Amino acid sequence: MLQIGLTGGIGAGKSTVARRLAELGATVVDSDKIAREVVEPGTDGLAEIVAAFGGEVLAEDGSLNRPALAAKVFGHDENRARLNSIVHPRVRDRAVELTSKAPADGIVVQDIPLLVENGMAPAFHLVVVVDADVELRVRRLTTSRGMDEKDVRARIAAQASAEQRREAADVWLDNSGTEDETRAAVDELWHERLLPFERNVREGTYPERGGPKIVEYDEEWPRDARQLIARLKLAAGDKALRLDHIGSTSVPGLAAKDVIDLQLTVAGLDDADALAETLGRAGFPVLPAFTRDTPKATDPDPEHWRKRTHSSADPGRWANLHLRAVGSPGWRYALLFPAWLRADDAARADYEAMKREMATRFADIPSYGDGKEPWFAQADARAEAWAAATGWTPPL
Ligand SMILES: CC(C)(COP(=O)(O)OP(=O)(O)OC[C@H]1O[C@@H](n2cnc3c(N)ncnc32)[C@H](O)[C@@H]1O)[C@@H](O)C(=O)NCCC(=O)NCCS
Ligand SMILES: Nc1ncnc2c1ncn2[C@@H]1O[C@H](COP(=O)(O)OP(=O)(O)OP(=O)(O)O)[C@@H](O)[C@H]1O
Repeated sequence: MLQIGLTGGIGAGKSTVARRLAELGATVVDSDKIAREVVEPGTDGLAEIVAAFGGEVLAEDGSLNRPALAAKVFGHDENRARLNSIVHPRVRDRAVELTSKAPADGIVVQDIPLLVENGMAPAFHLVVVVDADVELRVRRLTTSRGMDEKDVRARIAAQASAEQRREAADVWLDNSGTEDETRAAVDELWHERLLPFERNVREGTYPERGGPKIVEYDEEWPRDARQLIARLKLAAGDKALRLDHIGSTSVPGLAAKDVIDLQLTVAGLDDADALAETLGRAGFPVLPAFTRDTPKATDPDPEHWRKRTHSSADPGRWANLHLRAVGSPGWRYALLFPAWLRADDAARADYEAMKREMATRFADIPSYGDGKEPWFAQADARAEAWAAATGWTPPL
């Protein structure tokens, strides 16, 4: 089952996107709808709200007077926090219940207005943010939905900023154009990314990656890495001693293959094996072919260079995950090498030139990797010399 989090500010177009995803076959779990159900007349949710805010938040028929409560909570942080603490746990419980009923090969889309505000992004395989400019949203809500402008702006002020949502977004859907344009973007997302992602997670497979292609350094790589690290930390729990962004994309300014490499530090490879299935379910199936790093002269025993490798099932974001035992030579080198490249401009330029050359010479990734080995043989000594001169030691 693939779990998608869908969010966006009020009026951004979440419902429009969710409706299309439902038409395409997703199971949509709507938090706004659940938030209404858990405060219906007769519920303990409504009783708690009345205990907290008084009988004036009830309508004559005993149901919740929503505008009256809205007037108390938007623009009043303490009241809103109190209301949230009553409603949100109930919404979460019910969402878990509904999600568990979805088919094993299903794609569940949880439409959660406050996903970013509540720090829920790491719980999903993918977070989709729908966005439109604030003024456009105000215009849409006051015209087509007849909302009061002050109410709309008070709600926007109570929600995350576009920057905060960007930090959590794997997919950014701009809904400032027509609804047809947004629907077309959703259709493409569904067919090109969500369907194959779900199938890969279920079958333990990963997408076709193509050959080695070097691209310019991308300022968004660190954020992509942060998102994946947060997700994997949540999935791996205590067995993950640490998670680091490693490899070329962790070196600012360095051109690289568009791959986020991550290292998950475990106490020993038994822990790595115990995590294999969990990581697969979280979107990183195991890659059985790559179980060892190439030993280096400093420690030629191949047994010391064992690792486990996983790769992302998401066709939209190539990422590899290396599980290595804390203190092992491969673990240390994976942290040392990018640290050295970050610190040494000449080494970075040298490495980049060599990579570009190998990428033109070799059409497949394994040959490209082998082609880089001779360069590494001389680079190891330089990296070690740098470590000795600067007193670098691996973190932990
Ligand atoms: C205050 C209430 C009664 C107002 O009801 P009303 O019918 O006017 O709004 P509705 O619930 O349909 O929400 C519309 C939109 O308002 C925004 N909004 C609602 N609650 C909140 C909140 N606590 N903080 C920030 N924005 C909110 C969201 O963008 C939401 O999509 C209601 O919003 C509520 O109970 N809110 C608390 C629960 C909540 O956080 N719901 C949203 C996600 S679960
Ligand atoms: N691309 C668009 N062009 C014009 N109007 C749009 C577009 N997308 C959405 N709308 C309209 O804007 C309003 C808000 O859209 P929608 O209900 O999808 O937003 P939402 O993010 O679900 O809002 P809420 O946070 O209140 O749940 C609706 O009246 C919708 O019909």
